[in-house]
Amino acid sequence: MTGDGVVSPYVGDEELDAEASVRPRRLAEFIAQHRVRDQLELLLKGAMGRGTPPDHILLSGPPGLGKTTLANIVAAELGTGIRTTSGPVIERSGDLAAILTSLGPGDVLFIDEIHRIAKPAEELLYSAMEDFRVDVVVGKGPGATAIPLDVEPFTLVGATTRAGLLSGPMRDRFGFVAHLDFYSPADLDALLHRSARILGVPITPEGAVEIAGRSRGTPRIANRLLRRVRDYAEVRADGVVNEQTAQAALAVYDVDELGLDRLDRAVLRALIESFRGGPVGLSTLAVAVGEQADTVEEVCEPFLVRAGLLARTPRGRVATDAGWRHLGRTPPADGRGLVAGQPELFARDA
Ligand SMILES: Nc1ncnc2c1ncn2[C@@H]1O[C@H](COP(=O)(O)OP(=O)(O)OP(=O)(O)O)[C@@H](O)[C@H]1O
Repeated sequence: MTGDGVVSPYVGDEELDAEASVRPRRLAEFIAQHRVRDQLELLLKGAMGRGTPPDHILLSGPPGLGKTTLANIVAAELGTGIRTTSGPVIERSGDLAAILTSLGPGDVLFIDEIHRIAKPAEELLYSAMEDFRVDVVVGKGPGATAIPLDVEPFTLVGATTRAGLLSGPMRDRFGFVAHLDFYSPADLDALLHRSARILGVPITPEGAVEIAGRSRGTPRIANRLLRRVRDYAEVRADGVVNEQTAQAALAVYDVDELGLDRLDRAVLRALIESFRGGPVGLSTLAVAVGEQADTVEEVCEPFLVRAGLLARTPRGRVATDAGWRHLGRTPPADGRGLVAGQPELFARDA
């Protein structure tokens, strides 16, 4: 489930190059996430001072917040090579053994979506992470033999959007665990000015504020919206990203002032207009907007919940007071329009 809208946090193949051009290469260029940055700096400098690879690093957090960027930064700061792979790609433990035994001394191995690695490969990874050796099993049944192979000391950087799905033994083998949070509008504002500078796009402070507020706390979305506004500014205006061009461009893409797109608003509207604010079950809501239930659940809901417009309760989805107001409606006085953060208000009656 990926979602392909202009405010999707997932990356499309066709935009990888566009992303690469603005991707920070060093820790000093990485905007915000100050706590994680400080911790990483200490970890890397300490290890470099001792001349040993740093502890294995686990980065968790929603898509588009900078996990891949940080993994590459770790290698750049250490001055080592990096091998990149992802959990779903490693189907057999032999695949992983081949990668591990080809690493150079001190290299970084980046495994994206590490929670999706197959179990046998995960077990092989344990001994590689702990002892820098792997046992490769040759043959089957009683005649099978394990051949121990040495692995150069390396640093594993694992990234996951679902830290809760990692097994305990796996998590315990990471000496450094960092969680990336959504970015504040002020952080995204700084990020947009940096990206605009790199892309050579003139941007006004008001233009950056306008885009930052609609970027759902996510750098990937901020950079994508900047590219869309740049197109608009170049084609229909004087090439400057300002308040007017940002508003007009994002109206073309149906991204409203909170960053909701057409589907997000359709879900909220159905909830309020067809089901009087809920509670309503996910599948009923999905049918009402003509979408798959998992698209509604995985693409729309997380942001609607985070924005305080929708709440999940044991009895179904409900619109909050803020949700009603966002659509220009007055929340019902009987408590039907749930106040964000107080689900118990709604639990009593529907
Ligand atoms: N702190 C940051 N400062 C500047 N740019 C950033 C920052 N974090 C992310 N970006 C930009 O956002 C884009 C997405 O980041 P990245 O690919 O690292 O996200 P991710 O968390 O690995 O997402 P996914 O798991 O979906 O790949 C990158 O192209 C990068 O330019």
